[in-house]
Amino acid sequence: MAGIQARFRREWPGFCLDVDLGLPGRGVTALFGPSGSGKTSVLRCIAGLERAPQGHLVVGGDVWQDAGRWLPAHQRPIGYVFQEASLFAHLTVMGNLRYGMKRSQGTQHAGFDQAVALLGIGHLLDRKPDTLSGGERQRAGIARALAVNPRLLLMDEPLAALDLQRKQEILPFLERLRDELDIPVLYVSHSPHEVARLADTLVVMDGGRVVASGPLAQTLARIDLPITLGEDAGAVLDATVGELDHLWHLARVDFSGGSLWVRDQSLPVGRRVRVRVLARDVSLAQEPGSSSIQNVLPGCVDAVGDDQHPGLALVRVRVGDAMLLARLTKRSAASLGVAPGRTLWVQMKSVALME
Ligand SMILES: Nc1ncnc2c1ncn2[C@@H]1O[C@H](COP(=O)(O)OP(=O)(O)OP(=O)(O)O)[C@@H](O)[C@H]1O
Repeated sequence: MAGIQARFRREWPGFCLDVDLGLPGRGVTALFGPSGSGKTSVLRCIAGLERAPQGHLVVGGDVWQDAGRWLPAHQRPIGYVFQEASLFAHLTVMGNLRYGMKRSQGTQHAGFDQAVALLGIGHLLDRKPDTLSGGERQRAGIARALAVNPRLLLMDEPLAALDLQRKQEILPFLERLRDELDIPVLYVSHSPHEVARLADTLVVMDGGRVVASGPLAQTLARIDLPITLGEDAGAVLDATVGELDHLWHLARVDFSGGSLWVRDQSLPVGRRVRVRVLARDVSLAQEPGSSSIQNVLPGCVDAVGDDQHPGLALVRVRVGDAMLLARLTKRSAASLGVAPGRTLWVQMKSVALME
């Protein structure tokens, strides 16, 4: 499907939303940024719940808004998922899904079946919402949004109301949506972990504007952003499970820059995974050394930037085709001669497998 072109400018007292986005037609695009940066407002403009004068919105080649056209919200083929599923209490899960489908006046059996399968709720269809856990309710809510066969799925912090365990339960279902749906998903989140795990594309917002936008790994590796991710700054690598060490409960994952050992999570050899390496867990050295750190790879400094504290630097290092970030004190950066082009050893104290 062709992508999304969205241009909106809308002023409220004390706040101006001014965005111009070109987004892919598939996969998860995360809208990330501090509270009040305008993420929900972008979703509302796309849904037609907010009207930005002179806005422009094209989804999959169809014009939903421009100078001469305004498609009302109820005619936009979207699914919208909020923090709380807000299912009708008097209807079963099946009844809730059918209600949404009736309202969209279509014959979408394929949408219904796919939604039920993707969210794994076949066994819950006869249950009433008050008999479901928070995570099951949210899965039913997402299935209801998908059952109408939308062209676009909007999700506004869908995990924010769930506790950590429920979040962990539901994340694999969201990964399935990302990998199997043919429509784009716009996903608002405050959580760097969720973004790193789920997103293909990242849009960073601040003060009503887009400050960065692009493929996830590339955008996370930017060191020039006015708002950095602070303690959560780090890189994401695409890798494949290459070997399991049953004795030590470790798994070797391979990426373009080499191999890393991570805690085994019972994933089979050959499985594609994402690996997250936080900048605070990466250090640089002239020699590979003899420390307890197992993951040490040669890299080449690509760029050096300021971090949030004047004593700290954020260093981007190329390892194979991948970019890693390292947080160092400026003093140690100076003593190592850290500068673009310098080759050094990249030591990773902790590496997290995200699937
Ligand atoms: N209808 C409205 N009337 C007045 N101000 C509004 C309206 N809608 C949005 N705003 C303003 O837009 C700003 C951005 O709000 P928005 O909900 O889009 O931010 P957000 O990034 O989604 O925040 P959060 O992460 O806290 O949900 C708010 O601070 C608010 O002042």
